[in-house]
Amino acid sequence: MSKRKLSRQQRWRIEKIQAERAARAEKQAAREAGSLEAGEYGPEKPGRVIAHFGRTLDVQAPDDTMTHRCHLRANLEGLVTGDRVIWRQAQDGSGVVVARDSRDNVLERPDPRGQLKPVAANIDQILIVFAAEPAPFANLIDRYLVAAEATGITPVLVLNKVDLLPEDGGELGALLERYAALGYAVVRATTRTTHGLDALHGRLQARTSVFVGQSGVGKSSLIDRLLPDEALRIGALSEDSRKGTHTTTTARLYRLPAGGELIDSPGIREFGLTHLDEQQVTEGFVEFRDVLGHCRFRDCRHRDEPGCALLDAVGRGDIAEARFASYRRILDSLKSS
Ligand SMILES: Nc1nc2c(ncn2[C@@H]2O[C@H](COP(=O)(O)OP(=O)(O)OP(=O)(O)O)[C@@H](O)[C@H]2O)c(=O)[nH]1
Ligand SMILES: [Zn+2]
Repeated sequence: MSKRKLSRQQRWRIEKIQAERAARAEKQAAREAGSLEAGEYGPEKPGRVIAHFGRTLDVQAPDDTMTHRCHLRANLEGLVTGDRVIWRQAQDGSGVVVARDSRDNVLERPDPRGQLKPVAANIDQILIVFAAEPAPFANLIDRYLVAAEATGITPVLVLNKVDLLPEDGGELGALLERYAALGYAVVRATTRTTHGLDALHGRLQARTSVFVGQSGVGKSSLIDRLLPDEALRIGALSEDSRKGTHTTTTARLYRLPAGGELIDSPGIREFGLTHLDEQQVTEGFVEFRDVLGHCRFRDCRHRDEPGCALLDAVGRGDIAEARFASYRRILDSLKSS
């Protein structure tokens, strides 16, 4: 048997297999279209993905607290918690998602192989939680802010455990004021008093938020207080996520009884600064923005170049030395990672 003939035969087999596959996919799409046409599904309506598990999703309609387990139409991929979708409800309460609306933004995290994967979408604000105990290391807050700025989602600084601070707010209170002066929204909170979360409730209203921050700053405690009835479900979710590596980023959307929405997952809580480039870091310092572009050299690296507008602004005191030092530290850490 000649080589040529053999390869022709192989080609024929491959084509046959592919044709069979295409036919199967077509059949499934036809079945689905058939049941959509047969009226087994209700009319198209808007919904929000509140959790996802591979090719099944939990969807809620905007005016309804019922959760509908939905599957995806064959051509839809990569939906995440927070996505706005068009779906159709079946008689048994389940449904099919037929389309995804455009996203305002998406939060991404590197997977174990270092590839960026979307985790959640349509978030209004990233609440960066810090506290006196454990104290934030030198430029931790700047790192979080830069990472948040790179997503295009508004960061909010939440100083938790204010019960541990001296009357005048101490060092961390002063730090918070400096960030407020840069234009950042800031909130003080404590889970230890009855009215300790009033300001936070206000900030969460009518928005979709995520909490991030170092271990031990009180994220779980805050969420338990904000979602008293759902505390058990949070526990159940994290138990599930311990079982397999793929589910650790499974995010869930909660409607807060006092108003607003919260998207939470262990993966989101660990959101950090793993995948930024130099330009993103530079642009992540909001007070640099007016100054950037005024350096004498177009390719200025803002190290020791003459006519560097950024260094001049630091010299004049328009940009805080601590923030500039923090900027340099973050750039250095990108190179070594
Ligand atoms: N004094 C004080 N302690 C608090 C407050 N909020 C939380 N804590 C305590 O701080 C510790 C850590 O709280 P967690 O809620 O587990 O912190 P976390 O950020 O969820 O930590 P991870 O789950 O490791 O990410 C617990 O012992 C809480 O009781 C607060 O407002 N004041
Ligand atoms: Zn410069």
